Amino acid sequence: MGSYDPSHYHRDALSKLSDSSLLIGDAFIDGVWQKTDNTFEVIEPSTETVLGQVQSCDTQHFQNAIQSANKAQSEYFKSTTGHTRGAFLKKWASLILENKRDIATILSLENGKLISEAEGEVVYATSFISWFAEEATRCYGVTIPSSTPNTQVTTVKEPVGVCGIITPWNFPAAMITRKIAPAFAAGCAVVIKPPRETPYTCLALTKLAVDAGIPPKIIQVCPTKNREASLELATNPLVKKISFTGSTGVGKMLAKLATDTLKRVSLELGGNAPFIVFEDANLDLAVEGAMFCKFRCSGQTCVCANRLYVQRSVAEEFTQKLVAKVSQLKTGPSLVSTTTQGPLVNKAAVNKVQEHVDDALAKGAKIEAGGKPGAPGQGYFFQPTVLSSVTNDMIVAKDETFGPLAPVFTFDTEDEVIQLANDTEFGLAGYFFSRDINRAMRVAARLQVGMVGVNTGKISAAETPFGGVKESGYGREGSLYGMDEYTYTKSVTVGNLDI
Ligand SMILES: NC(=O)c1ccc[n+]([C@@H]2O[C@H](COP(=O)([O-])OP(=O)(O)OC[C@H]3O[C@@H](n4cnc5c(N)ncnc54)[C@H](O)[C@@H]3O)[C@@H](O)[C@H]2O)c1
Ligand SMILES: O=CCCC(=O)O
Repeated sequence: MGSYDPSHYHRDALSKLSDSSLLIGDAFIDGVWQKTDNTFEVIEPSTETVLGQVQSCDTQHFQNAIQSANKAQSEYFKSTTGHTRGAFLKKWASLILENKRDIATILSLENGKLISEAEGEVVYATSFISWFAEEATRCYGVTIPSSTPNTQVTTVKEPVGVCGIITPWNFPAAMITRKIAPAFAAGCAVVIKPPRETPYTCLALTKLAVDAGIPPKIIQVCPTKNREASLELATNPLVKKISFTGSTGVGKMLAKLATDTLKRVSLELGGNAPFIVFEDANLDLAVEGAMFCKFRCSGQTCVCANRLYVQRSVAEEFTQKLVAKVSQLKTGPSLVSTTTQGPLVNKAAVNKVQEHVDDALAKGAKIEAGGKPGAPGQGYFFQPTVLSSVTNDMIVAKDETFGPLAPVFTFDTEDEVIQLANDTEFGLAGYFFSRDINRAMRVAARLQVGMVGVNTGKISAAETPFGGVKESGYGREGSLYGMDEYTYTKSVTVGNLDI
């Protein structure tokens, strides 16, 4: 893990950008790239070295951005049609794809995900823009048969207004486009607080949005190291909606703050996904699913399998097959083409995996693969790890690890595993593998989650509603429902029509 000179590595990577103007560290407020009085460092997880300095906004910057967005929003909605807004989005999508390699390089450097995965994320992020470009033209109202004679009732969808957007570092592009594409399509303006760890991707996407013709004051970006300042998005009365993706604790805090001005709120929060392998499953398919949904982004996705439950009769065979695949993963810097598992985002993330492994070992678990962090100072690495003999008293049964740790639990009956799977305050995603159609329908119905994967670990797509139940939040992103989060329905009753 990590035998390279970080300064060369950065220089080489950044010199490979075809368009270096995409690497921007300024705030974007009132249609202007701006310096502030403060900066913060962005650290590259593969090397633990400073990638660059980004401007840090204070409360006044957030207020300026919100006021500017508020002034621009109603004009934007009045002067454009759904078709025009869709055309802006299509142009933006095509510019992002033209610059795919550059955006992916920036994303990979600041987040640590493999360059191949980063390219995949850029395509995934763009799919939301293309999807909502089409949805912009189909933001239908309805006609309602009235109970009063000579009366017509219709509905129209109107934009909610200025939206505050706060997103996490694990998908620096897709978590932002999944929110702002439907907002733009609906006719809203946005003020974005990008993640402190990965602001560069958001700033590059913003430049391309403006290049695509999206009115500059409709997108405002306030990077910051000052969390207090970003809370302006949850309290300022001009902000009508807050959309947050991140941890459950921060989501609850934002929802409480937003209550005072009765903002609309969408929350995409933490997960603790069960991944169940029944004895009638195709085990190779199950291993493939586990590899994808456990080790993608080094285990740092909200829909990652967190607890692997395998029926006792196939547990040993499944574990051996999984270990064989995990042992082939090659940990290393994210831009090196032979790497198949990148670093975690920071030291705290490595420590959390270590804590979960230590706790499990102390309570009787066995290491089947990995189990160790990388050398200090040489990148935030942790070996992809498989644990067996895992039991419910261990931290891994309750907490989201958010790292490359696959704990294998065993179970005997369907009822038992459903009870275990649902025994968590979270309810984002759940997966299971079985060849029995009756079981598939039954288990999908009984899992208390917002998204179910049956015989697949891949459940995310622009057309599929994304969101959780229980303390994983509320609201749905992507799909035919995604624009509902950024519109309200106005009814228009026309009476005394004399028809
Ligand atoms: N459900 C989903 O769609 C989804 C997607 C990605 C990540 N997540 C969840 O996000 C978590 C990991 O991301 P994270 O560590 O970036 O989460 P986080 O909650 O720490 O941070 C998310 C965002 O909130 C900001 N933030 C953090 N603390 C804040 C505070 N006190 N005041 C104001 N802003 C604050 C961060 O800077 C970041 O922009 C995991 O729990 C993961 O499951 C959920
Ligand atoms: O981390 C959460 C989002 C990942 C996804 O959209 O699949």
